[in-house]
Parts: sequence; structure tokens; C-alpha cells
Amino acid sequence: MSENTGTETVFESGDNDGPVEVVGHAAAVAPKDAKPILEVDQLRMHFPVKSPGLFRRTVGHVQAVDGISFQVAEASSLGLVGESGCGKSTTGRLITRLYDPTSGQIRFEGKDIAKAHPRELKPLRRDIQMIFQDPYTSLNPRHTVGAIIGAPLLIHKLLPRNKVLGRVQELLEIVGLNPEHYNRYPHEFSGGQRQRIGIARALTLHPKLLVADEPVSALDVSIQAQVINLLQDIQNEFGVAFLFIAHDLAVVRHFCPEIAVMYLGKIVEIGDRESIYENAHHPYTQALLSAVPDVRQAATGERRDRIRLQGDVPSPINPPSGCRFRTRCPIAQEICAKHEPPLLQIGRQHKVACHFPGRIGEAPREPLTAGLLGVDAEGRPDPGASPSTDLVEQPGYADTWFDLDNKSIGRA
Ligand SMILES: Nc1ncnc2c1ncn2[C@@H]1O[C@H](COP(=O)(O)OP(=O)(O)OP(=O)(O)O)[C@@H](O)[C@H]1O
Repeated sequence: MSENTGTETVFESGDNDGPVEVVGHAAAVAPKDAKPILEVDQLRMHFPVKSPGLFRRTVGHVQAVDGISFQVAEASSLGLVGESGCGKSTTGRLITRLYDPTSGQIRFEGKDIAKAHPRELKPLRRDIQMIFQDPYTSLNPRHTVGAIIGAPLLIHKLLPRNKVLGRVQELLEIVGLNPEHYNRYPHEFSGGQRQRIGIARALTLHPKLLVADEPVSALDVSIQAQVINLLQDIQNEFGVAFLFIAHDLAVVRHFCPEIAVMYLGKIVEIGDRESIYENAHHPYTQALLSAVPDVRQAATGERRDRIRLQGDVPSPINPPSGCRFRTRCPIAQEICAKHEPPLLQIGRQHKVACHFPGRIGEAPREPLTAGLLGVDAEGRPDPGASPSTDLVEQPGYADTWFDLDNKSIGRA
């Protein structure tokens, strides 16, 4: 495994009072012209809610994921961020096909796996692996580390039994653990070391895509940075793509060249690192960002104004009409209750779903989306308008977009 040879960088954590400096790697950049390895298109997961009693009728649905679209490029990383309950883990579990989606497509290397039969899933399990949040509960305490890491090789009959130990030791070395410790049990390791064991297990079958569900949230801040550096090393060495799930925008900043922000089952903003961290246009992203300590501001003693959202995320069983964020949004107006804002492309790699998208304090006075939806500023049908028929959310970015600053069409 390559050593930590990158430039000195800073890793921040929103859970801390200030940014934490680590000697680490330069921030990951997207590989040039990489093809998408994963394309998620209008993906939905509605869990049925059953009535109590004998007949257990379906009385409603939890709209955990409600029509999301995005891409993950080969050997790159997409960060999926949002508060607890917004549907991130469900998305991860759909992609690894632990759940059957209600509708939508999950194209892996061009092939739709959303409805793949369990028989077809076996080879897929090699290519797409998951790293779980909790290194304490995700490892079987009764099995040795060698048995945990080697099991997938035996299940998939990839190596004869007498070759497994060698491969296990190689994997332990890759994740920075002592290869002689294969006979130890999970409880003999610290939290960070256990997460390394979970990563080794996920790597056993040479996956092409890793879904990392809050892989560092349970770890101490200093250990978080080491584990993220390890994931970056693994990506550089093996070309693995990542869907990196986190509740905190600080955690994914370093590792993910592209970020998607989720709220109540929807993607509300998606873009490259610069668009999200320097130029966020959705009030929800702005609120999440305001909780992240900023390195430059910490150095000058300034503080970013904290935007405090009122209340909790509403229930996904009965989400608010129109824009789902409107009940907590500081700039919501009448139209927001009536119409769901489409995810509009406003930059080369930047999309936002808001009727009033803008930098903090620069939101437009009139809803930007009214003409496209064929309504007036209050959201009432406008008989003179011709609504756009082309508002279905697509994965990826188009070659043209609406440039909000210049009020003109931007081109790639
Ligand atoms: N198996 C299930 N059955 C019914 N509802 C579910 C199920 N799994 C998740 N949910 C609900 O779906 C919504 C989204 O949950 P999910 O775990 O995907 O969110 P999350 O953003 O990952 O949150 P967290 O960080 O807390 O895990 C929540 O309201 C949750 O209660």
C-alpha cells in the first residue's frame, strides 16, 4: 500500500469545536472523462406501513427514497449527505440490492440491476460491497478475523482453502493491520482497527464499487481522518468507486469530488465540490454547511453565521406538499407549498431543487421555476404560460444549463 506521501491537508469535523489538522493526502479529484459505473435513475423505495391486528392491511407508505437520480463515475466518489432519516442508508441498501426497489433503475456497468433475480445477484455481490457504520456490531464476535475476511473467498469458491490464509494476511497488510493477527477476535481490536477489518472484508472480492454507509461516524475524530486516508489509498491503488454516505458535509469534503445533498427522500442539491462548498444555492445545503467549522475562518478568528433549522425532519409517511423542505425553510413562499421544485441544472456540474435558488441573502424575489411549471409567482396556473415538458430528473449533467448569475444559457 502506498505511504502517506500527499501534501499536508486539513480534515474538518462538524461534531467538533474546530477543524482537526492531520497529515494526510491532497483532496481526491475526479478522474478525467471517467465513465459512470453506476447510474441511478428515478429510484424509489416506499416501505409499506401495516395496521396492527390480524389482517395487517397496508395503511400507508414510508417514502424513504422518492425518485432520486445520480451517477458515480469509475474510480471516483460521490458523497451522499443529509440529516438522519432522509433516506441515505436506504439508498445504499438499494444499490447493494439488500432491498428491492419500489421503482426506478440502478444501472451498474450499463446493466439495470434494480429487478435482478437473486440468482443474478451472486456475481453482483462480488462487484458491489458495503462497509457498515458500526465496527462493533458488523463483525461476528465469535469468528476470528481470518474467518471473517476469508469467508467471502470460500463462499464464492475463489481460492482453495489452503490459499485463503495468504490472501487474508495480504488484505490485513493492505488495511494497515498486523498480518499475524488473523487468529484474533474482533473484541481484541480498537474501533478504528475493527473498521479496518470491515474494509478488508469488503475488499476480499476485489469490488468495483464500495457503498460506505457512515464508515467513520462511530470513530474518534483523529481516527476518522486515518480511515478516510486509507479509503483514498485503496481507491488510488485498486480504482474502486465509492458511494460515501455521511450525515455531515465536513466528512465527505476531502474524499468526494462530487456531493449529493438529500432531504426527506429527495436530492435537493448535487454538484462538484466547489459548487456545493463554495456556491451552495439550496437553503438546506446552506444550513448544513453553516454547521461545518471553516478552516480559513478558524484561522482568522471569524465565524460563519450558524443557520439553525426549526424542528425535525417531517415524517416520510406524510411528507409536506410541494417542496418537502418548505416547513423548515427560511425563504419559503406560497408556491413552495403548491409545487415540487424540479432539480434544475444551474452550472456545469451543479443542480438545485428550489423555487428561489441563490447564495445566502441573494435568493431571487420571484420564483425561478414558475415559467417552467406554467404557473404564476404564487403557484396558481398561468393560462398564458407554456410549461416545460422536460422536467424529469436525469442522472448526470447536460451540456447546457441556466446560468443564474448571467441569466443566460451556459454551455460546456
Ligand atoms: N425497513 C424499513 N421499514 C420501514 N421504514 C423504514 C425502513 N428502513 C428505513 N425506514 C424509514 O425510512 C426513512 C429513511 O431511513 P434511512 O435509514 O434510509 O435514513 P438515513 O438518512 O440513512 O438516516 P440514518 O442516518 O439515521 O440511518 C426513515 O424515516 C426510516 O424510519
